[in-house]
Amino acid sequence: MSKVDIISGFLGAGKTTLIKKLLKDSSLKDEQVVLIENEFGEIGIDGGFMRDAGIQVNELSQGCICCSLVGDFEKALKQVLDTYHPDRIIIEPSGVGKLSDIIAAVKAVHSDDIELDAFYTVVDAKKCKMYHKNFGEFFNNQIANASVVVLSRTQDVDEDKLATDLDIIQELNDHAAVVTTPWDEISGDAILKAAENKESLEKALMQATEEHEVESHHHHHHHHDHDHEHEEEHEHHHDHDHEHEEEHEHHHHHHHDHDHDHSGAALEDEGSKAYFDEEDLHDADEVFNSIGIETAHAFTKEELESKLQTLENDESLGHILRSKGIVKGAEGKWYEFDFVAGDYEIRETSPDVNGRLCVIGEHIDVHKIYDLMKG
Ligand SMILES: Nc1nc2c(ncn2[C@@H]2O[C@H](COP(=O)(O)OP(=O)(O)OP(=O)(O)O)[C@@H](O)[C@H]2O)c(=O)[nH]1
Repeated sequence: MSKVDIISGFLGAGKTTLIKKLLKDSSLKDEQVVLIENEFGEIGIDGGFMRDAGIQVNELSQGCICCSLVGDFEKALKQVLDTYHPDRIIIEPSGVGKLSDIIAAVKAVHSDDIELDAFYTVVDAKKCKMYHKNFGEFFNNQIANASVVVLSRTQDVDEDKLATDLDIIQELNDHAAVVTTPWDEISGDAILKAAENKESLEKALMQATEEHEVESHHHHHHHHDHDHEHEEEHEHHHDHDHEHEEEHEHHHHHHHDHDHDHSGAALEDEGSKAYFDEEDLHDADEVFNSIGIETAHAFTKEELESKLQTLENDESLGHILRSKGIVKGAEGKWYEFDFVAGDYEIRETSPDVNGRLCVIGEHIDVHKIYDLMKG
């Protein structure tokens, strides 16, 4: 019997960081764990990091496990069960997957070999209010269907902001346990314990089933109306006003039915290559799109920093929500970087087989982003 946990959360919320913490710093370190990962970007970035930690990683890309990849997902889950008989399977959906649909996809596998254990949703304490306003249903669905909500970066917010976050969470979900302690201050076991509440799991299961049924009826049209306001949340780099006020009604939906071959369009230059989904770009109603870039360029740290600042400040590139990658640095170094809606971090790392990165956002200009990021 394998336990199955789902660890969801919006783009850059801290899903991978939480999984790493649990694998290192809780009883999970003594279990055989397999990770099934579904990244929204075209190029898998996290898989490599996780494999370094000795974990079996099964990456599903080029689609979304809550719709076009449902069949692949079922196959992947069965294959993982047959091949490894692991103690635990952790599913990390893409940041824009709907948790209720992922839960339904796991339930649809109908295997006696699995036991649903917990549905985590990681919520960035700094961005909770802004994402709740801007991305309505994508964000809310993850919270509403969780059996446990784990707030990340709570060390970076004051009490008032934390209280506002808790109000938002509790209004969407009154049964989930909520973890608010900064992760450096608690053990992974304390987080597992908070997730152990079977009653909240049952309520979450019921909720997800209801939502999924309603959703299926509407055939995956994820519309939501809201005014699109961006709070200024970042402490550094700039003070340009990033407010997107929109007079007209804003209809969004994540293009969730991509059954086509996702290899999409490609751009190519000497030493670099880009992948993106051409169809996404033609759909004006699209919310999120992404580009994956492979590049052999050696970046200096300053150069990388300046490019990440441009990603944030140059509005003609679109609204960038997430970027991450691993690239060659000057002088034989390698850098790994993370960009989450304006906050970025660059770390030195060990060499990899190639330099690659992805950029995800709303209505992004992939050609301009390619020119900027390829080096
Ligand atoms: N200080 C701090 N940093 C965090 C915390 N959670 C996440 N981060 C940082 O935020 C960045 C993104 O974290 P990830 O764990 O990669 O987020 P993710 O949800 O897996 O991202 P995607 O899968 O790309 O959507 C990384 O730089 C992390 O180090 C936290 O609680 N505290």
